[in-house]
Amino acid sequence: MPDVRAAAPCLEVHQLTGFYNETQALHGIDLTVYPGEVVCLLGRNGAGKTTTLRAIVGLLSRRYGRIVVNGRSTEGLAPEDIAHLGVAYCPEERGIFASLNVEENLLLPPILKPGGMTVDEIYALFPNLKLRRKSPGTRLSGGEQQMLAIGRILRTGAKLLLLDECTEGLAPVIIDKIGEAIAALRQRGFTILMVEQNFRFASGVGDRFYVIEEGQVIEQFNRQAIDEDRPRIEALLGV
Ligand SMILES: Nc1ncnc2c1ncn2[C@@H]1O[C@H](COP(=O)(O)OP(=O)(O)OP(=O)(O)O)[C@@H](O)[C@H]1O
Repeated sequence: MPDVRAAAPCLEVHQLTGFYNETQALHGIDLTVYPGEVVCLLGRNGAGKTTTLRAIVGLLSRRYGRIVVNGRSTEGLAPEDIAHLGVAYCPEERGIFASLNVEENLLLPPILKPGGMTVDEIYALFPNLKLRRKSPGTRLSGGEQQMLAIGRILRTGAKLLLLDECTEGLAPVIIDKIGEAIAALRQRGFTILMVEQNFRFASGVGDRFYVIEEGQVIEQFNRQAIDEDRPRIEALLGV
């Protein structure tokens, strides 16, 4: 594996705190992501993983601390301005428009930077989507919806992808396909920061891992550590 850390980070998060009204959900998150990595946020329900992704893309209005995307601070920026820095978010709820077909959903997000994938390249990555390209969003299986939700952000030109629980509720055979797509995207030079509850899946696709608990990073390790220390890590995650 090339030493990705020789490059400048594409995402730096320093002492990120975040609130929903008066409730504090994030208590000082620190993390760094380098170009070309797949980094996973692990941790129990309610730990603050989704909130961290939402803060990075500007969807959490009460956020404090420092977030730097591709060398630019996101302080005070609106979500659309942060998107222009080259980051895209695929939410857990997927957000597929039921009244639009697959191709219309794919074409919906605006192209924000050059270098995004073409629709044909997205179909090559997810052949199921090509077969279903005229099907309305309502007719898609959960797996097809997830592929569409990921495929849709690949056109935008963003190279840093934030994926939230992209295997949730999917059959093992579909999870394998998502894993293959993530490996292919990494190969193409995308960087991925993903929230994942399925540790078995995460440990197969991730390069580095952060464990979040009560809005803080309590542990970080790389894939090699999983091979060497799996019992301790599984105990830590309660899996
Ligand atoms: N819209 C909201 N309003 C108020 N509190 C929220 C909201 N969304 C999340 N929270 C709270 O913020 C904390 C962090 O939630 P978050 O969704 O980030 O956790 P998570 O680690 O992603 O867990 P999960 O896997 O359950 O999504 C939790 O205590 C949660 O109850």
